[in-house]
Formats: sequence, C-alpha cells, structure tokens
Amino acid sequence: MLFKVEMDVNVPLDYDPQRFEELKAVEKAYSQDLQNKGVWRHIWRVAGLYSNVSIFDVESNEKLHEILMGLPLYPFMDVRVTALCRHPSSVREDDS
Ligand SMILES: O=C(O)C[C@H]1C=CC(=O)O1
Repeated sequence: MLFKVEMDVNVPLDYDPQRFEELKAVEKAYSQDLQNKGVWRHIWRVAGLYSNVSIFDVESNEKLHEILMGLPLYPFMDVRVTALCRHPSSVREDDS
C-alpha cells in the first residue's frame, strides 16, 4: 500500500542544539534504513521549508502508524497522510 506522507518539523527555538543534532542523526539513520529496505520509497525536501514529502510502501495502515510513531523527530512534527492508488493514465508497468 502506497502513502504520501507530509512532515513539517517544528523545533522550539529554545531546544538544546546539541540534543537536536543528536536527534537528527538518529532520525537520518532510521530513515535511511527504511529507504534501503524499500519501505520509504521517496523523500523530498519542500523547498524553503523544514518539511518533506515522502512516499511509503507498507503492508497496512497499522505498519505505517508504527513507522511514523517511531520517528525520532515525531514529537516535533505535524504529519499528514494520504492513501494513494494507481492512476489509470500511468505508463509504468508497476507501482514503482
Ligand atoms: O528532515 C526532515 O524532513 C525530517 C526527517 C525525515 C527524515 C529525516 O532524516 O529527517
């Protein structure tokens, strides 16, 4: 099942900078592990914002929920999820 996930990151201005750098490093490793597994299919920075647009390929809504809840930066995020399905005009042979 494919999902578009939009994440906006809002870190309080007074948050400890070193702690934030540590969280970002853990978040990067978490994200890259899922990308290497083909679960986090795409991640794009939204130009000019501390936001991303991502595509996830997971087996269930519950699995997506578990992944998003596990994001180290989740406490600082606003997250929007949109379920996707194949477009009838797509020229791709599969959903890649
Ligand atoms: O930077 C972000 O958009 C937030 C988050 C998502 C993946 C990652 O490494 O950080």
